[in-house]
Amino acid sequence: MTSAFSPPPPALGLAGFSGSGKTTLLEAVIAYLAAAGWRLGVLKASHHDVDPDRPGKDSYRLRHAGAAVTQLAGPRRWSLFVEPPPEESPPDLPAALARFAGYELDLVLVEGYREAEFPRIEVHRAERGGPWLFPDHPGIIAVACDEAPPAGAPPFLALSEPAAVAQFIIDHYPTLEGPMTRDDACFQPGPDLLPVVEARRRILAAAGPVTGTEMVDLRAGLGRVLAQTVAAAEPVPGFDNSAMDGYGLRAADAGESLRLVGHSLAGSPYAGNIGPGEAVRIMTGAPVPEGVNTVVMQEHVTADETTVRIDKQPTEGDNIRRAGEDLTAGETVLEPGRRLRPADLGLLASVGVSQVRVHRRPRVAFFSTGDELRGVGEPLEHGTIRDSNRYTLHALLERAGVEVHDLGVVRDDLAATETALAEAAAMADAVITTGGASVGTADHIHTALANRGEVAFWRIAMKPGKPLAFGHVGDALFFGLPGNPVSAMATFLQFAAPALAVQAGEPPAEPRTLRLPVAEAEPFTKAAGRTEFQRGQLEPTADGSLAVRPTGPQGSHILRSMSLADCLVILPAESEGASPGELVEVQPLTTDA
Ligand SMILES: Nc1nc2c(c(=O)[nH]1)N[C@H]1C(S)=C(S)[C@@H](COP(=O)(O)OP(=O)(O)OC[C@H]3O[C@@H](n4cnc5c(N)ncnc54)[C@H](O)[C@@H]3O)O[C@H]1N2
Ligand code: MOO
Repeated sequence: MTSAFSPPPPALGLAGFSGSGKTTLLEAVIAYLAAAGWRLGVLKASHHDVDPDRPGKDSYRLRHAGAAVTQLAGPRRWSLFVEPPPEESPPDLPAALARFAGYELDLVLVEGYREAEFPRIEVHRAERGGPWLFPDHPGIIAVACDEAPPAGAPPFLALSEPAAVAQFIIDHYPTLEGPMTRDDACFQPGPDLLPVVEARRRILAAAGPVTGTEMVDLRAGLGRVLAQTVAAAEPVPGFDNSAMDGYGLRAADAGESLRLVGHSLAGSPYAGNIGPGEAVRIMTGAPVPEGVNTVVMQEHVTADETTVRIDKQPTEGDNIRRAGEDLTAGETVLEPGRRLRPADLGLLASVGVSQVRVHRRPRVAFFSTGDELRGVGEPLEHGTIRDSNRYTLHALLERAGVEVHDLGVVRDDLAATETALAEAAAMADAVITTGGASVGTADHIHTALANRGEVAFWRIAMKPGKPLAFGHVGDALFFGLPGNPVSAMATFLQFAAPALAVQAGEPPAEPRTLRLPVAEAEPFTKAAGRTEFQRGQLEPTADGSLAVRPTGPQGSHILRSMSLADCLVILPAESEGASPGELVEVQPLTTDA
């Protein structure tokens, strides 16, 4: 896959004084470019004696014992620590870039190397001050700043709009291709069918976080997106403590009969020092007294009121949970952009944080369109149907953690549609409709959108969910989802949900997928053409792993098979189905913790 002989990728730098927000900008830009499918490298120059490894880790010990090159090889990630001879001078930019050769990167983003001549974006923050760099640095191709740059500056980008900076980079390297072209290389969808990844790239590039944050109590934090960095004020655990109910002693004394000198309980520590030949009764979570270097669980001990005999030789450090083993004081616990989960709330509590600053929830207004729609309690005349989308969308939005505004059903009427759109856009950060996204629909949906916003009608190379309208109505993002119930859900999950996550403050991301085999005797059938999102069900296999099978008929009007599904199975455009045992891409539908 990689070849050391391929040339190093192009480099683009960020130049600016410390405190100008380079890293924050870079972080967001990387997320946008990665979501657009770019494979990126990052080069960060440091004048410090960098060591990302931590004392106590095996790799750290082995390197410090004298290894010149240490590879840490994990299943998902690997790293190489190289200790050049002390006399070797630090690499210049070309030498540092050469190390990226062979990783098939599209671009390396560089922080540092101020003296080198290469294309850079200047980052300037008014509050930070300092001179503008572009007059003296010919390589600067744009300035990202929060004040108007002086005359003669290269193109101006808003510092607060990383999506625009990412788009500038994309436009600046027209010959680089994202994965859209790579993944779908064998499938040319035609001039008017947009691949799913490209549609999502455009949507994510248009979405940005909503403004406004609030402090919430921990209990109200579930599903909210953190707007601050939380660092541990204190180490966790705060003291060395026992992992077992048993006896604390010195490991070297284990052969003798030991004198029991006291108790250390959780919440009621033993105050004294344990000397040679002594032992202390200790419970799980209790502080380890001075002098104790091992804890033996009580099952391996013969004891009475006064003496203790150890049945099996212990090792120093056994059953002792060290102070700071979970978190050291000052360590970052959670970063901005994190959607809080149950374990996060416990983690925050463990470091004594009772309130956190989170992003305001995005407000999302939605309505269904169509004269044929009736509410669940209404009588059905011939030709009318129940408005099921109203319920699936409401639930999807609740799951997405947004503030939901249900505007009901809007009849096929131009004035009503325009009024509903204007009302929705005035109250919301995003507006979602279902129905009227396709070609044969009543014209006034198109007319209303054209009158009230900037909306493009796309045809996506996916099934279900071919027609999709996307754009802006006022300041709100607009998603016009197809009316068919499963198509509405599928397009919500592929396009609206990732954009709402960005509005909520999360970094842009592709939906998570995994690869699983197709279950015995349960093939997926499909014709070559569009990428299909088929409804699947996970099932345990004989060997204890998981396989996936279809849930039944796949028509875009058949909600029952969606209700049975716990995942979507993504079959690529060119695929003609998948046989039992074949690995397929699976997008899980629910997460519990
Ligand atoms: N000539 C063509 N016809 C259609 C095409 C096409 O490319 N050329 N695309 C088909 C595809 S694919 C889809 S998906 C649908 C999308 O249609 P619209 O988004 O315009 O939606 P409607 O026509 O209003 O409704 C479609 C279908 O869904 C039912 N529906 C609508 N709203 C709801 C709701 N709230 N709850 C439950 N069901 C709803 C509606 O009754 C229709 O049966 O277009 C195809 N046609
Ligand atoms: O793509 Mo439509 O969404 O097949 O039903």
